[in-house]
Amino acid sequence: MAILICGGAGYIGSHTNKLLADNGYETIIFDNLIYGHEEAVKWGIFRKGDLKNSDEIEELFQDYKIDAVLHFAAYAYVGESVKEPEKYYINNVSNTLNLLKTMRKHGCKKIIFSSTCATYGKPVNMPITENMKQMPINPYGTSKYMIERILDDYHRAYDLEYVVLRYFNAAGADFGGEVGESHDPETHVIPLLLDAASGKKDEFKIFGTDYQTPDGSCIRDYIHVVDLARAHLAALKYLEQGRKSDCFNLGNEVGISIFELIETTRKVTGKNFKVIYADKRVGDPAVLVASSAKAKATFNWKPKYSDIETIIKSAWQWHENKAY
Ligand SMILES: NC(=O)c1ccc[n+]([C@@H]2O[C@H](COP(=O)([O-])OP(=O)(O)OC[C@H]3O[C@@H](n4cnc5c(N)ncnc54)[C@H](O)[C@@H]3O)[C@@H](O)[C@H]2O)c1
Ligand SMILES: O=c1ccn([C@@H]2O[C@H](COP(=O)(O)OP(=O)(O)O[C@H]3O[C@H](CO)[C@@H](O)[C@H](O)[C@H]3O)[C@@H](O)[C@H]2O)c(=O)[nH]1
Repeated sequence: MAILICGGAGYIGSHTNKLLADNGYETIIFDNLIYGHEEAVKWGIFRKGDLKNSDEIEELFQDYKIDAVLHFAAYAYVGESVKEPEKYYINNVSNTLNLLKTMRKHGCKKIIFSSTCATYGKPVNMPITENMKQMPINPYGTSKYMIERILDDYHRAYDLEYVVLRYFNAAGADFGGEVGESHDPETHVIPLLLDAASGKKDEFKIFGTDYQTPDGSCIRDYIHVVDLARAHLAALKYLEQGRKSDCFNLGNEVGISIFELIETTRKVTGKNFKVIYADKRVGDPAVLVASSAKAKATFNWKPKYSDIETIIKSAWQWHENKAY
């Protein structure tokens, strides 16, 4: 029995692949490498392919007995999704349907889906709990919300069992330095801060300094990628035990502002760098902080690497020695 990891050559998928392999799972990584890296597939079997091609998914299910699917493959740039919604609905929704259709055909009934706090939109109350209304404010968030709905319909009609994991901001890197974050283009705040600290970039731009927050910058909940991987392992065991299909937030339950990130980055790296006050980025809510109480109670999981200094330190180690 094997676990299929769609998008397993990407950032969060590669860390999860490592943990699953360490725990004795046979993994098959399916990725078109549009944003992933073949060098990141250090465990399991790699099959290059695209979810847009149903025949490639079909071959995969014919070649291997797949017990469960971890589905990370998607486009995930919020700003781009506003400009090119079609691209997002095709890849994130339509191509996911190709996967679900083939799973159904082959009787594969377990899936863990990478969703996001972006499905909540701009919630008024913090921390965000799973029962709050989901009102995404950009096509990326909507595409993920649509798959959440589709999974629930498949569950009711076809007995598909799912765990939806709504991540907050993934950050950090493998402590062994084997995998890490490497996106092109890079839009995520911590790698961009590290680019400024290392001199790869001349400056770091803060998107918005007049938010309704104590220091005026955006507040986010940064969760270590290894803690996300640990939650996937727990969710897989949960599905293997035949437990109820459900949705879970994954965050640290702590809000960190951009100014706090800048200060911690300077401390961890020992480097000073230029900071520019730039305009707000369209579609950025002021504050997003998780309640992960449900995941903690259900999975017997809690973040191990919650300290922001530890998170940035691991990202910095990767940044300075990265292999891809
Ligand atoms: N990074 C975050 O902070 C964050 C937060 C919330 C949710 N998510 C979600 O988690 C998932 C993983 O995020 P990530 O940061 O690791 O992204 P990533 O881009 O590093 O990984 C996604 C992988 O999917 C692959 N892929 C995309 N479309 C594909 C297709 N049609 N066929 C085959 N492979 C395809 C890419 O090549 C890439 O390797 C995404 O679904 C994202 O929406 C990420
Ligand atoms: O150069 C930069 C880049 C970002 N930010 C700010 O940093 C915060 C985090 O931004 P970023 O790292 O781009 O993450 P998000 O836009 O929050 O998106 C990530 O986190 C979401 C969950 O919050 C996921 O859904 C997305 O897939 C993932 O890319 C935001 O307030 C940005 O305004 C800056 O100030 N300057």
